Amino acid sequence: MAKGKAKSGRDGGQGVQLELLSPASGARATAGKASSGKAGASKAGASKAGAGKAGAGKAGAGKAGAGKAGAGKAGAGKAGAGKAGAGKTGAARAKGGAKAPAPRSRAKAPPSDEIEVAAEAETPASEAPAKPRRKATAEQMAQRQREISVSEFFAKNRHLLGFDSPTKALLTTVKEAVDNSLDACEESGILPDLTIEIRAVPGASDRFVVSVEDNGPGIVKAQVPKIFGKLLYGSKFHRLKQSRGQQGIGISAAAMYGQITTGKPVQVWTKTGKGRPAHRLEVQLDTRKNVPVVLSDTEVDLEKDHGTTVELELQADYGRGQRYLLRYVEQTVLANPHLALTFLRPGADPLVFPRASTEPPKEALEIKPHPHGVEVGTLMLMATESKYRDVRSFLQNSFSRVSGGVADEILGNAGLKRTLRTQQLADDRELAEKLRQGILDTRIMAPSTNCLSPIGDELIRQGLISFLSVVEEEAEELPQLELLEKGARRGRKKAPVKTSEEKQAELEKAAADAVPPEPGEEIIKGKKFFIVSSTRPPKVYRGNPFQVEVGLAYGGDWPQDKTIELYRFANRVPLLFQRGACGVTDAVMKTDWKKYELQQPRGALPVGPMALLVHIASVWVPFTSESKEAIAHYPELLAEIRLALQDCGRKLAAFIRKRKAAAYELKRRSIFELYIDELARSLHEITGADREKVKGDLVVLAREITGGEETDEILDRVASNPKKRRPTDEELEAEEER
Ligand SMILES: Nc1ncnc2c1ncn2[C@@H]1O[C@H](COP(=O)(O)OP(=O)(O)OP(=O)(O)O)[C@@H](O)[C@H]1O
Repeated sequence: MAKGKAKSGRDGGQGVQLELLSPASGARATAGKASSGKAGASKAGASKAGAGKAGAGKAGAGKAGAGKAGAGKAGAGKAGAGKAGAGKTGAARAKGGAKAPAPRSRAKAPPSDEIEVAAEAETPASEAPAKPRRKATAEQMAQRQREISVSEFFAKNRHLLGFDSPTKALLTTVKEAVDNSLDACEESGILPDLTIEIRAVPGASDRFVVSVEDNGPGIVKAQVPKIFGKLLYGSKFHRLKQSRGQQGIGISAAAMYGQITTGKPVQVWTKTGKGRPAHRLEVQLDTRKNVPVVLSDTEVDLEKDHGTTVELELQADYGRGQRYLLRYVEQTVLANPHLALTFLRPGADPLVFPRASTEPPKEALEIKPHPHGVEVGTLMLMATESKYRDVRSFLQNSFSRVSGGVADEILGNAGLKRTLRTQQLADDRELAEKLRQGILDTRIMAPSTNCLSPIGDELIRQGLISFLSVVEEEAEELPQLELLEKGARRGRKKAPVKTSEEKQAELEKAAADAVPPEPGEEIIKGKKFFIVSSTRPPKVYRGNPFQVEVGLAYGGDWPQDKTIELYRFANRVPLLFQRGACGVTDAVMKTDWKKYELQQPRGALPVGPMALLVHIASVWVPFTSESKEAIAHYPELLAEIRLALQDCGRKLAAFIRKRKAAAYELKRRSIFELYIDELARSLHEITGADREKVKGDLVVLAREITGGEETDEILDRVASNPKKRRPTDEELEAEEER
């Protein structure tokens, strides 16, 4: 869709943008003003310029006015030569502290954020303060108190939304747009066909254009400005249904980040059906008010019947961010086998992931809240908003799994009358408390699970196989995507000194490699992986249904001494950051993997050649922050994850033990066989017994005491698979000595 689109009006957008920037970005805007000469004019002028910039930080503003060293930094850094005068003056004042105007004289100036900071700057360090400093009065403070718009807040706290570095910003932007496209396609029953494109901006190494094109239902034109130019606006927040997005802040936050860092508006192409007009809009966000501003709206020709393309320019670090992007793309494909994806990257061949399954995911339906999850305040609010006059009908119609009989039981357990009015409940906290207790004392069926769409055992297995194929193809080491762990990873590359346990493990692997695949094993790119998965029945936390799935791949050529790879997913979205803060990681660490034949340092992830996939599907995933990178430590969730892990762990342990036992018996028989000739000869010499008979008897004995038929079976399979021959004794010995 992006092809052949008209691209105009960018300059206009930039002009308007300077007016629209939030205080945080105001630094850039006012810096421009300051360099046009305002700042150098006078102290007041300098202060003003500083204050204008200050949205980014009170300190920056105050310091600029007070002339502390920091002011020079803030002012000169942003404003350039024009501002240097102001900075210098300030600096001179700061040095000659005693000569500086007294705080009182400054107090005559209109109240500003500078009062406290200025007083501090002007008290010479050598003098003990004579009197307590003058503090701001309630009235002065009142003048400064004002509403903060949600966009102002998030412009300053962009890290809360996943925009804390240019590397992460790139990934977050792609992720938000892709999540939306997948959600929209799923909701309208379309098999998604997506193109992600990252383009370098000529002449600016730190700027990139991100474009995500989908074949979804499109967006009604009137909705485009609010979706892309207003934070906290969306279709998913108020409903209970599994979806990737849930907060209504993702794509508008990405657009805001792009606007703040480049001054460019987000561009959206959209078409809602065959024969309908397509539109291209340029949208900006007025961060002071959290309202959208449409810069242009043009009707355009689009070949396809329906879909949306979102394109925005942002400050980003593609060099560092590309491997995260790659990992995100691979894992998204893993968790969404119904997705066809093309990834166009700067300076590299396009990556094309065809659809692995034409089966769309099971449709997740919207449900009502479950009574067991409702809290008193919410109960009262729901009662206030209810159109049902009596509490019995209110319960039946506002909650899931409440029949007439269950409603009666709840009221009975609460000691309330069947005729109780909903309005009474809304007004009386005590009644609400009683009702809530009645709810908790009543056994109510678990919520319906048709609001969930798990990946499913078979698709997890399929997904892991195709994912491992991609991973095995990559020559590079597979790093766990955690920025903070970079150092640790580098360390891992150093040649480790092998312990005797590791040597034993290698020996077992060598023996096991000689054997054709066991049930549950898959050969991927010539390497054997044991793959197993487990799906837990749906459960509920705070009234929200959720379901946990775990998939595990063990083996291959992965090192024995490396921490396992942990892949976390929430509603089919890979979580790439904040692994340490995530409840999933905690659950994995608190599982006793030693029971399942893996090594595990105390309080850490297990060690071994294993990749672990944990997926949580829920109508409301409890993320630790708006950036949706880590899952909160809800005990119900953690318990379910552990149960799924234990289930997979048991299957893994059975596999490893069987493999170990077979390897051990093979080795024993081989050693025994090595001495049979010698033994038969000696026995013949000592007792005169027939040498060949003794040899035959010893072979039978060796067979009996080394696993009998089971070991024979393995040997037979080896014989029928000449490529995978059993290691010779010499090889085993040599291996052991190594
Ligand atoms: N490509 C798209 N096709 C159709 N609708 C879309 C598309 N992108 C966004 N939307 C609509 O815009 C809304 C806002 O999207 P946004 O990413 O801001 O929030 P969200 O997906 O609801 O939640 P979150 O903040 O958790 O990502 C969505 O709820 C959806 O209704």
